[in-house]
Amino acid sequence: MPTSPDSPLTRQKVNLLTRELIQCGRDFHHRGWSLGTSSNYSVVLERDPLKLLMTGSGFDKGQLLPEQFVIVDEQAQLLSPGPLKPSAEALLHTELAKHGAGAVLHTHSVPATVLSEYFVRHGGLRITGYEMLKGLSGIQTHEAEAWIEIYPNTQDIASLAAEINQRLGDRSNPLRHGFLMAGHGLYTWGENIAAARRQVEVLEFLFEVVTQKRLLFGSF
Ligand SMILES: CSC[C@@H](O)[C@@H](O)C(=O)COP(=O)(O)O
Ligand SMILES: [Zn+2]
Repeated sequence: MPTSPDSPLTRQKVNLLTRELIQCGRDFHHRGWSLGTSSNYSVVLERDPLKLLMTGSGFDKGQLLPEQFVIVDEQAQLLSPGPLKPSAEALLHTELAKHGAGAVLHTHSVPATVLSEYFVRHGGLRITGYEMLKGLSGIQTHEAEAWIEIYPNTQDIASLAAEINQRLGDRSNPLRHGFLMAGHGLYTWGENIAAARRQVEVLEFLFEVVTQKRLLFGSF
């Protein structure tokens, strides 16, 4: 279990949050959303200064162990001792946490991969008319429209993090709900792990509905 020597964090808090993220990995693996080493998860441990508990890079998310987590600062620099590297996409987590997310979850489902590959040409995916939309934070009616932005999968995480920072700070039309990386997967977040899990479950449900609709009716 990683702990920072100068941190007032209690081992108990780290243990509890680690267990919750391990359970996310098991559940998401079971659902086919976090197969193999895909996905990464984080939760805010402290706000000031920012400290995140995060999955280390390259581990099987269906079988995470407590010693496969790291603690990073707001620049995604490692605070915990040991040889582990933070997730390759750690800067996306820190950017989202700086804008208020309490937990960030990234998944790699088949529908998210296929839809994001197709809809990246439109810059995003518009979803409306489904009751399940009300499961997303801040949505009260099925008639609401969720716009899930899609970014090319450039592998340049620092540039994407800067773009996400700009979109989250856009006062007139901020990024909401989550975003997709084309041919890659979903990033979403919530005030805590439970809230972020709900976002994953609702969005992954909606992605499946949209792909099934295409298969059955030949249209999105
Ligand atoms: C199948 S690995 C995919 C990775 O490149 C990445 O996208 C991912 O989700 C996991 O990377 P990680 O560095 O383990 O956090
Ligand atoms: Zn990924």
